[in-house]
Amino acid sequence: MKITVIGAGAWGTAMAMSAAAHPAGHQVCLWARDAVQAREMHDSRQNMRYLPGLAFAPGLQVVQGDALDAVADAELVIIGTPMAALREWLQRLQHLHAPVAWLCKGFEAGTGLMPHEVCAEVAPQLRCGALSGPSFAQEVARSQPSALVAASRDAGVRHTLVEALHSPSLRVYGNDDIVGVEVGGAVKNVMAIASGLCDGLELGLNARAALLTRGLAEMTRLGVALGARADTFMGLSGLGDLMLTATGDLSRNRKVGLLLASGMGLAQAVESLGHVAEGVYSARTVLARAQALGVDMPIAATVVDLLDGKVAPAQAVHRLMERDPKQER
Ligand SMILES: NC(=O)C1=CN([C@@H]2O[C@H](COP(=O)(O)OP(=O)(O)OC[C@H]3O[C@@H](n4cnc5c(N)ncnc54)[C@H](O)[C@@H]3O)[C@@H](O)[C@H]2O)C=CC1
Ligand SMILES: O=C(CO)COP(=O)(O)O
Repeated sequence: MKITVIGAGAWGTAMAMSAAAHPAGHQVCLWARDAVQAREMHDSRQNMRYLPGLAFAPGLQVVQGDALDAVADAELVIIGTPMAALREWLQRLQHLHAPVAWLCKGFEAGTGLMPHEVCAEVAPQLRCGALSGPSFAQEVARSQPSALVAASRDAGVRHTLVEALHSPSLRVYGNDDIVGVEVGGAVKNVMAIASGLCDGLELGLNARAALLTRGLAEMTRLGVALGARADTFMGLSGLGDLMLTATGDLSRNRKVGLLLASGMGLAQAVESLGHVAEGVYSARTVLARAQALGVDMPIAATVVDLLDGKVAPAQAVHRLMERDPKQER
C-alpha cells in the first residue's frame, strides 16, 4: 500500500517508521514542511530532531515540496500535525478519494470542535477517521509492543487503517465511536497535566489514583453528554491513554504539570518541551463544551485556572479537596 504521512514531528515520524517496517512492505512517504529538516532526515535516515538514533526502514522516503504531489497516488493519508494545523490540512486534502486519518488529540482552540467535527465543517465528503490510544512515539518507533484504536463511522476506513498498520508489534483495533475516542484523547491530556502537578507536589500515590479515577469519571460524563458510548472510556483511548499519559514520564502534558509544580511559569514550561503539549491548548475548550452541556468537570476547571495563573499549584489541590462530599458517580 502507498501511504503518505503529513508532518514529521515525533508522532508522524513514528507512525511512518512503523508503517514502513510493516511485513506487507508498504511504500511510505513522510512529508516535512521544513526543507532543512527534510534534507537532514533524507541524508541521515533518522529524525534527529524528534527521534534521534532510531533508523528508518528502507521503505520510508522523506519528501518535501508540494504536499498535494505527495498525496496524489496515496492509498492512505495520515495527518501527523498538532490539532492547530488540522483544519488547514483537511481543507487542502478535501478532494482526496483515499481515506485520511489524523493523529492529533485535542479540541480545536477557539471553536471547541472535535477533530471529526472540524472535518465535517471543511471536508464533509472526505472518508476519514482518527488514530488514537496509548502510544508514546519513541516506543512505537522502536517497534515496542503497542495498541491503537482506529476510529471512524465508515467501516471501509477502519478496515484500511487496520490493514495498513496492524503488525506484529502494533495491534490496531477498530471502533465506530469516534466521539468517544476523540473525547478520550483530548481529556486525558488535561488530566495528565493535573497528574504531573499532583506528583510534582509529592502528594502521594493515593492522591494520584483518586485524581485519575475522578478524571476518568469527568471524561466519561463529557463524552456521554456529547453522544459517546460509556464503554469506549474503558478502552484504549480512554482509560488506556489516561493511564499511560498521566503516569508515564515520556508524556509532555505530564511534564507541564511537573514543571508548574516546581514553580516554573507556563510559557517557560511549554518552551522547554520542544514538542506540542495539546492539553495546554485544549483545556479551555474542553471545559467550555462541558459547561455548555451542564457537565461538571472540577479537575479540568482547576487545570484551566492553573494554566490561566488564577490559582497557584498548591491551592489547586486544596480547592479540589475542599469540595462538598458527594455520591460516587
Ligand atoms: N508524540 C506522541 O507520543 C504522540 C502524539 N500524539 C499527538 O500527535 C500530534 C502531533 O504530536 P507530535 O508529533 O508529538 O508533536 P511534535 O511537537 O513532536 O511535532 C509537531 C510537528 O508538526 C509540524 N507542524 C506543525 N504545524 C504544521 C503545519 N501547519 N503543517 C505541517 N506540519 C506542521 C511541526 O513542524 C512538527 O514537525 C499531537 O496532537 C499529539 O497530541 C498522539 C499520540 C502520541
Ligand atoms: O498521546 C500520547 C500518548 O498516547 C502522548 O502524550 P503527550 O502528548 O502528553 O506526550
